[in-house]
Amino acid sequence: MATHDQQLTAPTVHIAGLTRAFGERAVLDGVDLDIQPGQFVALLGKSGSGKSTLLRALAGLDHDVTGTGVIRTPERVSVVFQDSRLLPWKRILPNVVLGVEGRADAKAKAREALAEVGLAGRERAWPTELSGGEAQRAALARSLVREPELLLADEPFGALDALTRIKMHALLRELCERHQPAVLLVTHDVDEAIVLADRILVLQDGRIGVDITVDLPHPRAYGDHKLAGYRTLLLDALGVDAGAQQRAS
Ligand SMILES: Nc1ncnc2c1ncn2[C@@H]1O[C@H](COP(=O)(O)OP(=O)(O)OP(=O)(O)O)[C@@H](O)[C@H]1O
Repeated sequence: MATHDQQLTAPTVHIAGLTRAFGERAVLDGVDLDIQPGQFVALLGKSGSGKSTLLRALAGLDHDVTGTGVIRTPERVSVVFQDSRLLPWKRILPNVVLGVEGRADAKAKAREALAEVGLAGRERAWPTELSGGEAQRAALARSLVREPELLLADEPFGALDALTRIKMHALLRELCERHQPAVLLVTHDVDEAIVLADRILVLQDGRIGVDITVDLPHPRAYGDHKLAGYRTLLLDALGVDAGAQQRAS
């Protein structure tokens, strides 16, 4: 039987020997990964390396793929995508209520969540009346209102302009520090990963090829020179020539 200590430190996510293939094409080829409670993990990898495939496996949304391996996830998991996936026929409040449907205090919780993401007063708006950034705020409210133990985010800021993205980074960090879910953030943006995550993984040849801890206090500023070493390491792992990038910018 597990001791109390072992139960306290049980990982939120446990993946062992995970494989996934589309037809003949192997995408994940033996992924092993534990994510601890409250840990903020970013997942990088070249385009097509299998980041979304891994996230969908954790979300249980991978019906069109074959594979083997062990996946253990907690009971309460929320997922956010690049588009908000708000239901266009519902106003914002009922969209957020969907995250806690059936609870007696669902409406009150949804109002609270909207206030937390800066959308107090917009409860009766239709999704089409929101900007891209506001819609993603509503999506975050819908996913966090149920107090997930695990938040899976697939390029949630990929469609936003640079300034809105930076504001959303600060909001996501603040929300995660308050609610403490474990997070797996799929991103192609190295700086986003370094600014937000406690730990960064790079998917290479179907496995976790790089697994580093980002040992810097929050909040982290994009221009901070302490980020440079991490950036060089990660760009190198992604096969990008950091020097050429700097010369071009
Ligand atoms: N439904 C599918 N049917 C067939 N092949 C698929 C399917 N979904 C993904 N793939 C293939 O699996 C590989 C991994 O895709 P995935 O979307 O996981 O990569 P990714 O790392 O998230 O890429 P990107 O950064 O471009 O979003 C790609 O070659 C892709 O074409």
